[in-house]
Amino acid sequence: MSSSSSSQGAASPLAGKSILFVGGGTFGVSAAYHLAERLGLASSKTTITVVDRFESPSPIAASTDLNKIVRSDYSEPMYAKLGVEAMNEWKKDTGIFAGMFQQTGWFLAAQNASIPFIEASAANQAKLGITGVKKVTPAEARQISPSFTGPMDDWQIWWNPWAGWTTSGDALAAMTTAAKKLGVRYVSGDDGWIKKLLYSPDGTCIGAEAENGARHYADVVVVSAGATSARLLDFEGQLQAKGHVVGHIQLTPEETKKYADLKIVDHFEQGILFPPNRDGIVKVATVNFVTNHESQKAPGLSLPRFRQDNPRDDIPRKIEGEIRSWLREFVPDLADRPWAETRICWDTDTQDLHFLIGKHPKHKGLYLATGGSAHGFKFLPIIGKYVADMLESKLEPSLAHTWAWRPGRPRKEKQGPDPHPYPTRDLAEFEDFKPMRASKL
Ligand SMILES: Cc1cc2nc3c(=O)[nH]c(=O)nc-3n(C[C@H](O)[C@H](O)[C@H](O)COP(=O)(O)OP(=O)(O)OC[C@H]3O[C@@H](n4cnc5c(N)ncnc54)[C@H](O)[C@@H]3O)c2cc1C
Repeated sequence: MSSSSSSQGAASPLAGKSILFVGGGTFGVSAAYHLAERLGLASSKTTITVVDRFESPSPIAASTDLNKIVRSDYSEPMYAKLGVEAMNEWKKDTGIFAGMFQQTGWFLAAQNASIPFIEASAANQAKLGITGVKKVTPAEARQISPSFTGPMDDWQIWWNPWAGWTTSGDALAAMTTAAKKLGVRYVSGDDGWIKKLLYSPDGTCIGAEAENGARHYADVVVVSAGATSARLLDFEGQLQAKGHVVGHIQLTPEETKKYADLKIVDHFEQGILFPPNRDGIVKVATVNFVTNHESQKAPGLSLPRFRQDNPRDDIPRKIEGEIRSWLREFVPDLADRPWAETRICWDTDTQDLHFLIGKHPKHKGLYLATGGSAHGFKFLPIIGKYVADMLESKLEPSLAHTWAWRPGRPRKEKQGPDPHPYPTRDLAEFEDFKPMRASKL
């Protein structure tokens, strides 16, 4: 697996074209940056514009967060290899992401259905020559992270010292700044908040129109609007927005020192916990995702529901209770702490959890770079090279096939087990998530 990184200049089929990314999250910004670097905008007379509802890092982006896990543990060799490629970028001492990666190591845990995914992932790490990944008992986990004082009954635990986390919102903003320096235009606010794509009478996509009527015409239009992508285009059931309930706990300076030994804990059936960041904030998220079908845009379609549009929204108390009861299993002293902030963070899943990076089968000029499927962020430094390859029609055939437009293609046996096998619940089940309690935006 490889991407082309050489500068194509005038040789590229994109030379002299106008390229528009609708959405400046992981996929849009990474692609804009790598394309600009590859083509050399001034010399190739190419223009690249990113339009986004918000300035980067957008508060509605899945990418915008305190932190995200960066790892290469995957049951599928393809993502494991891409994970290694991305980690090599995150770990560099110089460049856009210097200093953002914290190699704390992470615990992978499960009690039931996710164990096969973790076992297959650990086996792939060994094949890639990554050493130190091992299964540990709760007592051994406590030696690595003495802050674990809960029982962790029935937990099956693996330890990977190679993985870590990165300051994801900062990283997205830094890559956006780097893209702008290469000549990429970034349009945000009302002019960048896209309500529809524009087509010529023959069905060719020719641009996008903002909520305020501003029009952005382009030869190449890439939908990279994350969870919102399916508002702009009929994806024929390929994308479903899924919400991850997130809470932040603010520690005191003394507690920050006390919990400094915490590692990332990713319990594939319950939740994720991050060590305190430099401001003493511990992030916790559930992995039992929610959907939002109430939009009725299309039967069965889940679209995101952002607090920016529904300022009184809260998080469902039932899910909050589940998070707290999970914390009680390993860090009980944190289980009843008030939230400093809460959020439902929206990403969009494909059925097979592969990304959707390809051209639209019917509309000429229209391309897709979306479908992060709850694991896209770690690839921020590199995924744009693959999007650029796709746009230049030179993406490696196996990747092109895997990431292509593919309505109805389910997750296949050979992909290995689903990391998060439990069914989603719809927000409509949780009457109490609106109106809001006193949680900060
Ligand atoms: C809580 C949570 C935790 C996660 N943890 C991890 C992790 O630890 N590791 C990992 O690798 N991945 C993780 N992911 C997944 C990862 O964040 C996503 O897969 C990835 O960021 C998706 O990138 P994107 O570019 O598709 O979407 P986004 O990052 O959501 O970006 C979409 C962009 O489109 C813009 N936009 C939306 N609508 C419009 C519109 N109408 N007009 C203009 N602009 C618009 C938004 O403002 C935003 O900037 C997590 C996701 C969530 C929600």
